[in-house]
Amino acid sequence: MPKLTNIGYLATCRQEGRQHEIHLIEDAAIVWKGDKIVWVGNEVDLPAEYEDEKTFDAEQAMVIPGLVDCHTHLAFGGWRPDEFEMRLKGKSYLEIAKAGGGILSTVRETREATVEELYEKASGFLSEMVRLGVTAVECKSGYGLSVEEELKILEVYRRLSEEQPVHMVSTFLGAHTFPAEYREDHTAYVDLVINEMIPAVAEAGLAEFCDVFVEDSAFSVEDARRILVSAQAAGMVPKLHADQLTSCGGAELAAEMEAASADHLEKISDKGILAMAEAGVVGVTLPLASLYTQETPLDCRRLVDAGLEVAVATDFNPGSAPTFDLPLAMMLACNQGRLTPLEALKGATIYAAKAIHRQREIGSIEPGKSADFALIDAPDPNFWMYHFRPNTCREVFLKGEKLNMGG
Ligand SMILES: N=CN[C@@H](CCC(=O)O)C(=O)O
Ligand SMILES: [Zn+2]
Repeated sequence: MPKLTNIGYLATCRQEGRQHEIHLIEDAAIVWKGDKIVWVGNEVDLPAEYEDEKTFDAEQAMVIPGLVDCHTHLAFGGWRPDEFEMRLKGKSYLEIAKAGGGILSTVRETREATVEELYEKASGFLSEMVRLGVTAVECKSGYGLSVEEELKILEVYRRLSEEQPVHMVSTFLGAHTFPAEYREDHTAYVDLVINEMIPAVAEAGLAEFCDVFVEDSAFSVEDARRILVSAQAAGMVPKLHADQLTSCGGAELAAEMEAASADHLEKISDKGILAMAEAGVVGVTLPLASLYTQETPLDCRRLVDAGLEVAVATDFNPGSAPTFDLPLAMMLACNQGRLTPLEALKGATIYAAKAIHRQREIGSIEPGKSADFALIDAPDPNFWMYHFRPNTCREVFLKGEKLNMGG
């Protein structure tokens, strides 16, 4: 049974309490067996039975649970650096999308990519994410927008989850936008999602969640309700991209559908906040997306003060958030979203795990959980976020194995 000792600051991030309560243990040790944690506490209390076991020395590092990125669009063809420059010159995200760019441009390149190409590219991202301390990733489809192409992306995720160590959760996002071939007939596309895509995804067991982009320029609340009701009937759990560009009832729908999470929320109304708080829906903030689209960031304080659990994620995608740096998203959630560093940490661990229904397995350091932790070169979360550096992660343990961080 290996153990990690000489931990200066251990943020266990257990679920209990409010967002800032990370359940700190100083001078701590962790013991695990196989891939599961068996003991956590003050090193002075370490039971004698564990004393002679193999020891890893944390050298006084801060230890946190492996970070959970609960919102990414991990597999895609191409990139869109031209749009980045266009936005900086004054074109909006929506104007670019209306002119055939945006999501549809990535759909064209993703359709052209082979499964092998998508697999290699996404696998490369995962290896780099792990080096930042990320040990679990949610991955959405949504750049295929036909039965065959959506299945292709979800198959890539299935292979990745079988062949590499990061915990992965897949989400079907066929309702990301309307593909060019259905530009004139949106109802027919919604019917295709309901009658063909959802049954095919469910039958192949390729996704646990179903997400819809609810927006004036994408799917209406009525479309989203129809899609999510049939996804639920097929065994998938609802999620939503909600209130990103306009306040259009997405948060209220998330509450009505008892979604696992509603994500973005930059334009959420007070009514939406109340509804989500009452229904216990996790709010996911995606500060990299508002940064890269030059939109006003979500004021997370409004949500936390109303009693919502706020998770922090990257939204990694080639358009609105072309970086997978979760600690950077956490720092922005502090500086722009007004979370404190302790709140951002709970948001990127146990609350993020809850947003993907994995709070029983990952997201905190306690007995029974997966032995996933990151050693951070900072004395505490506040200093980590304050003196922000490109990568402060010294070591990562994933499913009990120490990862090779070299190269
Ligand atoms: N808002 C919709 N979907 C993505 C953007 C995807 C893209 O631009 O390719 C998001 O979450 O930001
Ligand atoms: Zn997204």
